Amino acid sequence: MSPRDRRRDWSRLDEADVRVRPGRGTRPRTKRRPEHADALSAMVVGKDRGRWTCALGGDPKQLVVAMRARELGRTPVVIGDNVDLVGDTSGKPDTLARIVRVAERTSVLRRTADDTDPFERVVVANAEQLLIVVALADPPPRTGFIDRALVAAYAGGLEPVLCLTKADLASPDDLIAAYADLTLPILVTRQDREPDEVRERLHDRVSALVGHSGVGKSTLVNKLVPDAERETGVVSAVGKGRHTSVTAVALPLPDGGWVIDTPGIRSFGLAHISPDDIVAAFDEFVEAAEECPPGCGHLGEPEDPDCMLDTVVTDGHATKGRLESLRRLLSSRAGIDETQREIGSE
Ligand SMILES: Nc1nc2c(ncn2[C@@H]2O[C@H](COP(=O)(O)OP(=O)(O)OP(=O)(O)O)[C@@H](O)[C@H]2O)c(=O)[nH]1
Ligand SMILES: [Zn+2]
Repeated sequence: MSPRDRRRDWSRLDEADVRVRPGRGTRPRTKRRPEHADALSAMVVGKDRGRWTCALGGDPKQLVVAMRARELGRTPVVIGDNVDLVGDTSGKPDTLARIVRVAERTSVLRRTADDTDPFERVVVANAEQLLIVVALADPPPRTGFIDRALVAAYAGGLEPVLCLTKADLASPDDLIAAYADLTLPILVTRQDREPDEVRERLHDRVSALVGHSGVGKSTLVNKLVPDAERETGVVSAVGKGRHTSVTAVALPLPDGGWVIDTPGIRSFGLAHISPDDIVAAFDEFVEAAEECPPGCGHLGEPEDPDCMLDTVVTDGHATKGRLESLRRLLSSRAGIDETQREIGSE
């Protein structure tokens, strides 16, 4: 079963899928505690000041508000997490359930540390796709942002999808050409057309959306989720100060699936990603990378002159463009310190 199938199949969420992380100084509890035998599975769709909104069985109509059970220790609970709930799961006003378990994640999207929080944190769990929303103009596209988002997606286990907005203002051809070798889906949208291709892509799946302020993300989300009422046309959240923490929220698509809007992500947590984590998303290079010298960054000359990835191209198993694209992503990770500074000063 693929992780995607397994996660969709709520009834199979048994002990083997559940990892209970040990809190500080406690031993991992691997046995299902009998008093929680009646726990219900739910997906976390919202988070606000110590309260988590959860959709029972992934059903957007069965919402329950929950708090963390003490036994959860410090295990973080984020949007997209699959949790087990006990207590009052009726979902009636003023009732509160308790989250007693968090299932092992099939994917993670991290944001970088910032002034308000010195740690990289997972902000979205279990999303199948990352929709990277970039405007073709106003604001102009920045490949640095796209590349870092791609690295975060590949390393976090999300399938990246590039969504180019405002096609009425500029042609998408250059960007499509620049990313052709990555063979990722590229969708082009404009405000005066229905985003049918995007709808099709997101149908029945859990997708996280990222994008800089002003790219038209809210405009898109409002079309996809008519009840979402995401605020549009706001120049930027920066005006409210960098200390406004805006958390992610999962919105149900009318025909099934969820979009997770992530206003809080300004840049991606790439600090703990290794070159091999990125190469792992490029099947045809994985074997050759195992032959590389220890600690190889896979960048080729001059940084990694003994890198074996070039042999995949000379043997005809990958195109030169494909390797160049992979290496551009690898170097975007390598330059992380500088790019963080660039983003932080925006
Ligand atoms: N020309 C053109 N303008 C668009 C398009 N999509 C959105 N806009 C405009 O771009 C501006 C920003 O759109 P939003 O949807 O608010 O952008 P956002 O990415 O959600 O930005 P924040 O709200 O700051 O997070 C608004 O004035 C929109 O009307 C498009 O396809 N073409
Ligand atoms: Zn190498």
